[in-house]
Amino acid sequence: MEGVDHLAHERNRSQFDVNDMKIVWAGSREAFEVSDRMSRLVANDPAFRKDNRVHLTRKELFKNTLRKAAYAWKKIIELKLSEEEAGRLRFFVDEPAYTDLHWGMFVPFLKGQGTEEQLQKWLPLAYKMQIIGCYAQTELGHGSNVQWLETTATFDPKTDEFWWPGGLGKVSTHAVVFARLITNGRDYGVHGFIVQIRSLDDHSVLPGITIGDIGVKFGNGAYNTMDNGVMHFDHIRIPRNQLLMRFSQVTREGKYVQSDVPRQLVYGTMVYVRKTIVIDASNALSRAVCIATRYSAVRRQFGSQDGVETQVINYKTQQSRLFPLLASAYAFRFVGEWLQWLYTDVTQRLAANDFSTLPEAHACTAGLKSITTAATADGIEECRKLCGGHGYLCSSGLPELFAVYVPACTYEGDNVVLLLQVARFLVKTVSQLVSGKKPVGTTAYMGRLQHLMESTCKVQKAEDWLNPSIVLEAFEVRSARMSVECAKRLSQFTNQEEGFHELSPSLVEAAVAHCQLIIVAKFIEKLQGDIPGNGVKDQLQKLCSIYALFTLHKHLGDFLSTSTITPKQASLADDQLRSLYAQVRPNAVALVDAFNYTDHYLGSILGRYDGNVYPNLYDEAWKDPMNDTAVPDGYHEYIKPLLKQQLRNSRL
Ligand SMILES: CCCCC/C=C/C(=O)SCCNC(=O)CCNC(=O)[C@H](O)C(C)(C)COP(=O)(O)OP(=O)(O)OC[C@H]1O[C@@H](n2cnc3c(N)ncnc32)[C@H](O)[C@@H]1OP(=O)(O)O
Ligand SMILES: Cc1cc2nc3c(=O)[nH]c(=O)nc-3n(C[C@H](O)[C@H](O)[C@H](O)COP(=O)(O)OP(=O)(O)OC[C@H]3O[C@@H](n4cnc5c(N)ncnc54)[C@H](O)[C@@H]3O)c2cc1C
Repeated sequence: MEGVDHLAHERNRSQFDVNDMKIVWAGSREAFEVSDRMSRLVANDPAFRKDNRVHLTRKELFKNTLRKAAYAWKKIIELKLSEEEAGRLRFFVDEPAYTDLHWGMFVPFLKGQGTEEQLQKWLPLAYKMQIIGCYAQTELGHGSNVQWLETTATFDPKTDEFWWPGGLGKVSTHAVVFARLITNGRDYGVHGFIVQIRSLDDHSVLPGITIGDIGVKFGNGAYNTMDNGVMHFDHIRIPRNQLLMRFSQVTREGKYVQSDVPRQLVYGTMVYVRKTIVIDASNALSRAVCIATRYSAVRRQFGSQDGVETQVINYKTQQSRLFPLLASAYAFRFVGEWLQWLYTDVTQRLAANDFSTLPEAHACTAGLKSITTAATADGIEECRKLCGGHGYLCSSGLPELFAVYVPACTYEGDNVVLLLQVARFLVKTVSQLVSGKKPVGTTAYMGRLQHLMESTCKVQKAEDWLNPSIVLEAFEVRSARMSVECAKRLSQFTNQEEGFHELSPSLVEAAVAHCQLIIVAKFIEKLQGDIPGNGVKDQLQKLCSIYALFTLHKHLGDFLSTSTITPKQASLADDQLRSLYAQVRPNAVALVDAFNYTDHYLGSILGRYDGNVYPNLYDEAWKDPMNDTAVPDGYHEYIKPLLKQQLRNSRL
């Protein structure tokens, strides 16, 4: 029945103030207020309708996205929205579009790499969307290996094919282009250039440039709203001052001048985007978990007591699959908040030419991007399975959420390639201990290596696993011992690069262990701070323990093979985990209500706030164009003759 809250009984059971938790999830009361207002603005405007996407052809889909993006821009201007409000509005429109790359990569690259003079020229055009930009780095033959990009930009003292860039295919008028800078016959490696690729008069592609869309991508709707493009340059010419020259210059005479900064600063935008992808992981995972949790509370199957079947959310297997994902969503939220702080700090330091935390920022953004996107992609798929058959319907919102999310494991750096970067960072940290260099930041625990190598886990009863210090030390010991073991095995190779490649699978596992430690540590740190709200901190402590103990359970091989814990202590961790699931159970629906997602944003019949699933599933089915007629197209050509023939055969 419409208007009835079929989940009221669940909401009445919760043991904390959900409105207070909404503030914690949003990060502040102000952030909550902006998000709440923007999500409702989008949800209540039919122009942002998205329930028809799966029925559109690729061209209709793309044009619909252009329409929405233009309408959103008009609303932003009309309502004089702030940068924060505009960002949240675009987030709740929930459609990959060229604007993601314009605002998410093109503008940040200009801001990070341009000189003051270049910013004064290009930023006003970009902010007013008088030009639309994309980020053209990946080529057909090279994406991960940036140093081997083949596009060249040769300085002509007298007077340069890209693949994938989002927004490039049909929309962008300009591109940040990565090319090898060659001047005076010498190759100075990859640099960033701004290149106009289309006319601002009639949008025609400029001479010497070939541009197109790379074709249909994974899944219906999903990322096909985005015009990922292909572009070929054939000896085009751009002015020297379109080399972005904040960190290196080419003089009028063609002389290359590199300021005294690490060459990796040209990768700064990738670090920035990887940081944002971690918060995006918590957004995407929380959305899937919200759908699966509400539906698990609605769905009843087997186990009937006095004629009423059991809610599937009460099955221990359902809880052991769902609640770790709920805990992960919160865990990724808080590590994402910390990563934002780290990024801001490193940016401030760079402004003062302090490059000391650049390696830490690279390792943390690379590693956390890698493990949060992998866990989120797997988690969205698990949420689909948690919803049984109905999870496979597009009206569940889960197939499209999965299809639009999974490329996050690849874009902005393939996850394995990025974990190898973390591994290099860890091996370097361990090797520097010998020379007395004190590890700082997220590797500070390595400074207590002697203790960590000799330490024994203090757990004697299940409740001991609720002690944050015991949990933290277990994760530190596991990570330190895995890194040290890798460093030891590596030292047996005369050729370190060969050893690194040979041992890379184990090095990747050590990198994962280090990054999971960071997530656990930042969740614990969050809870040591002031957490306002009735019952809120208690719930978050439970979720922190669930994240940690589920991660320990999932990587038990590491913890046992490094003798970090004993099998008995592993068994006690499982006992504690089950107890935590039982404690979270009455709060599960309220914990996902705290994400404050509108039904419009969730785009899911199964995840409706009112839990009124079945009537709406049924109604949704009839909306499918397949049901426009009772007799399907093709009956007269292919079914009727078949039936007639069979009938004749049966009378012979
Ligand atoms: C809103 C979301 C939209 C998403 C749309 C998608 C957009 C895209 O996908 S854009 C294209 C993204 N492409 C990538 O992410 C490429 C991934 N590859 C790389 O980042 C690099 O090629 C690399 C890091 C894998 C290797 O870089 P390379 O220059 O070859 O460096 P080395 O491995 O030799 O390391 C040298 C040295 O530099 C340090 N370092 C590497 N990257 C960074 C960085 N970003 N910041 C700071 N430092 C960096 C590295 O740690 C080494 O340090 P030392 O060991 O101390 O020498
Ligand atoms: C949806 C989407 C949007 C994108 N948008 C953009 C964009 O806007 N701009 C842009 O420039 N690019 C964009 N990209 C491209 C993206 O950045 C690259 O695809 C990504 O960086 C991975 O690089 P690759 O494709 O070369 O993968 P590869 O590196 O070729 O990966 C293939 C396999 O090789 C493995 N591998 C590679 N190197 C190593 C190594 N050294 N050791 C061990 N294993 C290795 C990888 O782990 C992977 O399993 C986008 C991609 C997608 C899917």
